[in-house]
Amino acid sequence: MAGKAHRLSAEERDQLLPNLRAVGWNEVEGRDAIYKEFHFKDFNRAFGFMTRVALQAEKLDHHPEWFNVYNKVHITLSTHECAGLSERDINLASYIEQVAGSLS
Ligand SMILES: C[C@H](O)[C@H](O)[C@H]1CNC2=NC(N)=NC(=O)C2=N1
Repeated sequence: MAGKAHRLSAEERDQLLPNLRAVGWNEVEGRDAIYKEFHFKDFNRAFGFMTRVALQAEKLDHHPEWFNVYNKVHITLSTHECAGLSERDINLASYIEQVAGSLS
């Protein structure tokens, strides 16, 4: 990915986070990251969702931390390179929302 990631400033957060909060992403306590839990009808849908996100993550060279049990997928997004939230997390979260929306 081009350029070095920078941690979002307070102004950038005010501008970028409300849309994600509105669809269920929350800031993680004690860590500069965002988190959301997704529930699908069954494992097939959950894993299909993960597969699509994984392909995009690889393309973007930006990867989620996630946990899956059956139909649940819990996702944490943060940028290791800058040890906090960057625009890369916002972009990946937006893509994740698109995929989840198309599967529900
Ligand atoms: C070497 C490689 O580009 C880096 O390790 C990438 C891979 N995926 C990544 N994913 C996330 N979430 N943060 C990163 O800083 C990151 N860096």
